[in-house]
Amino acid sequence: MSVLMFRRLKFTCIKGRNSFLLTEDAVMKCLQARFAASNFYLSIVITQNFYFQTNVGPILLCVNPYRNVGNPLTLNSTRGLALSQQLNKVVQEAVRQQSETGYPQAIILSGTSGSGKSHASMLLLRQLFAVAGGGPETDAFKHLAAAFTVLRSLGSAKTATNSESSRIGQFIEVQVTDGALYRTKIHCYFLDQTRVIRPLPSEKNYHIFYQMLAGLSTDERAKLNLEGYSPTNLRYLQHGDTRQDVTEDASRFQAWKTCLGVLGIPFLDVVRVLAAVLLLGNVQFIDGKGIEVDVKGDAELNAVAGLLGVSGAALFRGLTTRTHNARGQLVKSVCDANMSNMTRDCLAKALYCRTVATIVRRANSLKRLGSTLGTLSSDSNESVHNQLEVTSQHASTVGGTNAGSKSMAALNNAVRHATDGFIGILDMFGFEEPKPSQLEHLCINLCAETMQHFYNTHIFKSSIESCRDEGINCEVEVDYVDNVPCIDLISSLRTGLLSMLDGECSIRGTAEAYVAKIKVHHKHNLRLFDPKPIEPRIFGIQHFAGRVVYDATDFLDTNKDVVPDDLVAVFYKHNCNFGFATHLFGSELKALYSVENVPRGVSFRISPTSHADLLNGDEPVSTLTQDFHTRLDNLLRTLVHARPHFVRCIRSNSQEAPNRFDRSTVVRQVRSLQILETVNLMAGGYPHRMRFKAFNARYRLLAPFTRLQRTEEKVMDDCHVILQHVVDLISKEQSTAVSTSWALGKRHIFLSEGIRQQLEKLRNEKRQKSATTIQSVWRGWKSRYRWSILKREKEMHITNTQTTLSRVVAGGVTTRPRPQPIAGTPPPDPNEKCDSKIIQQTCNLFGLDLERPPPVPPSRSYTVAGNTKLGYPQTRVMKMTYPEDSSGDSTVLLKGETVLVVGASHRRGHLIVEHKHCTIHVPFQYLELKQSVNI
Ligand SMILES: Nc1ncnc2c1ncn2[C@@H]1O[C@H](COP(=O)(O)OP(=O)(O)OP(=O)(O)O)[C@@H](O)[C@H]1O
Repeated sequence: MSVLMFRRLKFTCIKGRNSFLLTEDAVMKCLQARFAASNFYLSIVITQNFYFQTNVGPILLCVNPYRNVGNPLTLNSTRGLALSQQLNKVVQEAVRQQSETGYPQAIILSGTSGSGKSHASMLLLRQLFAVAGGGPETDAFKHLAAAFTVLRSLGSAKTATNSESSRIGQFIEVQVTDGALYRTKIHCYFLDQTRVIRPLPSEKNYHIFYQMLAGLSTDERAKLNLEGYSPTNLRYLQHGDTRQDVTEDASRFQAWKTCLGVLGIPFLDVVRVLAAVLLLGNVQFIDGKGIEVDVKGDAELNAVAGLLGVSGAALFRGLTTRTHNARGQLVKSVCDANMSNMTRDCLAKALYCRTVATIVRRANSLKRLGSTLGTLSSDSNESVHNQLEVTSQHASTVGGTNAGSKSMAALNNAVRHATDGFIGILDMFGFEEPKPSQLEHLCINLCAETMQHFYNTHIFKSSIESCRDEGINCEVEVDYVDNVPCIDLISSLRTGLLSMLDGECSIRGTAEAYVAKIKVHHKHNLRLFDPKPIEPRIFGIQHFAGRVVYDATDFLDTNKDVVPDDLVAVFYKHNCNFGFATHLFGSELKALYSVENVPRGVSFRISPTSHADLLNGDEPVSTLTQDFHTRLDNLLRTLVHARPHFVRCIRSNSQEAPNRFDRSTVVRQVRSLQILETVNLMAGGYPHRMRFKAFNARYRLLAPFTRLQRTEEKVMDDCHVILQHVVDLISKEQSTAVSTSWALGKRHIFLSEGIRQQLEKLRNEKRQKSATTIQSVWRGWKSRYRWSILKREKEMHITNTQTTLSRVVAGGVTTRPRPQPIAGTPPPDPNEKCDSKIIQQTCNLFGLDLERPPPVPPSRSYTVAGNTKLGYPQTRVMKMTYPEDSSGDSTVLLKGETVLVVGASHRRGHLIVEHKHCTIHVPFQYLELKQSVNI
């Protein structure tokens, strides 16, 4: 019986007041209704009648309507698409939490292959750039978009369930500091190399490969010696593309070429390697009459050699001979056709994986945002966590002394802290069940299981366990399926399927022996089953999302993932004139040539993930599955330190048909994603918990100020007061059937999703209201203040006018106040020297003579009183005696004397007075107009 055979959950909830029967059917009806209404992004909100509005608290459901099938899914290709409000909300929330708490955030997309994870992740990333990264016109966005275009082209393939399935898992780490994007980094998980280079007849695979030769200019073709080849000749690419596909591919190819340029990666280098990979597919070794194997596709082999910058003979030798170390004696042997063909495939895989890894490293090493820190490392294959461990290991060996390593550790901690504030978007492999499944699919499904376990732990397990630990009695028991047994079966330390596979590889065993051993060892494990008819290399696993049958025929070779040193040595710089090819095997060549005797029967990993994969004796330290497992572990450690935001993706049908809601396909995913259980937990359990202090800090604004004690000791009482007040408020406003329950534990306060949503809603309302009040008070005050000034100015103006008028009427003259100097204008700097040349030029321009000062402007022939011009002569009265300190012989004008003003004096502020046949220059303020004005 399927573990996932579903039950109709009887759902009794909410403080015993109501009881509901929430069935899978209700969930399905809701999803279908919303799908029909084109609501593909759904956030489960628990509502009164329990027709949930698909908003599982902090969890978002996305249903893929397949309206965009075959989209290359790059940041640029999603540019024209409207962003859904719900996805936007996820990003806003992550950015908000990150900037408020500084805590890393992880948006985790999960769902089966084809459910739309990559599509949603591109939309999320675009939105993240819009919110915190300055939008799509920034350099950072353009670089990231270019990296995605290049990587998607190289790392997506048509599978049974998705015509553009991602074969590279991605964790996109966006460093955000103070709400602004700081730098981005892509961590890639590249697994399915076998699929990438295998011929897949009639599948639209690797359009880049297909178009590569067609897209080259005549010059480029000639340079690469490829004139004789057409894409249709290539065995790896024999598939039934339509004309439209080809046209579309051509434009994609051009975009790809441009993007390589944006990343600063030499296009021809990459094309040479990829063309070599393609042509290798047309090389076949067959057993001949002599000792050596024969080649079918001699010309292709030579073309590959030419592309890789090595001689045809050297490449042939590298592919068809092996060196063995027999107790210290080096022995050379000739491979048979089978082994030569395997080595050929190893070379194709190695070239392909290493090129992709180089591109990722290059994309990550760009200092996009003018960072002063630069990038921590360019190794794309390390997880965030591992990265820092690597740094610290390095630091401790370099530091030497204890103190030194301590200070380096402190530095590492500081760096770690500085890089802590990331927002990650995780788009890993979705569950797959191709027939038959290979080792890569076992890894992919282990990854899907691990993500499911992370979700289970975070949503169900931690909530249930913390309730138990703190003595909280929860009325709703959520019955979720724990997938730990399946993860244990695959990856437990000694007896897991992967460990046993490593064991089998180390003793150079066989697939049959391996399958027999696992069947014996896990005889009683219900997760491991024997598919009918029973075959010696076939076994089956009951995964959380379905049963998968695995064929172990290639398990051992795939797991070893090795390439012989005979082949690697071909690319040594003395034998190879193509630097990029030498660079691809750089660390291996360095290790190989550090000792004499090359080749000497050692092997290297085809797709190394770190430099630790170098030699240990004559074999690589790790295997493909060990590596994958370690990296998955590191990824989990990174995620555990982050605040997760879950986006659960569902495909609407399995034929990629637009707008078709296939109930059976959807229901299977609803079960495996445990959506019903999640809704139940959100509705009736306590899925959220907060420390008392944190709760108080966030929500105390909701309770009346005077009722709170605000002390450390009374923090629990305050929580109680706040919640009681909120519950009273809610019940007054509406009679709700939704659970608004909460409970006080020992260290935490436990909240149902209902009360959390209410608390958040009220908090938002309150803050909104407070903001409005603050704004209105401020605006009111400002207006009143301005009004009082305006009023005073108006009154002054009226008074001034009245005074002037009354003075004019009374025959007096008002003086205008002198204009005040403009505040803040600095006085001229006495030391400031003018450039004499500029002065001369300016004088010439205006026709001025520097030697002769300009004439004094003619004095005005009138004075102004009020608005009236008064011409000369004027009869004025002396206000004061002038000059006040007369020496006796000069003419003195006495106060009250009437005098005749004949004009303005050339002396500033003086008038010319004629009195008793004398002309006297009298300051303006000593004179007052007489009532009878001369005009
Ligand atoms: N919301 C959507 N609207 C329109 N089309 C979509 C949507 N989501 C996904 N698609 C389309 O559905 C197809 C599958 O989506 P996608 O490749 O994102 O799935 P996936 O879950 O990432 O699959 P895999 O795990 O195999 O990589 C793509 O062609 C994509 O363009």
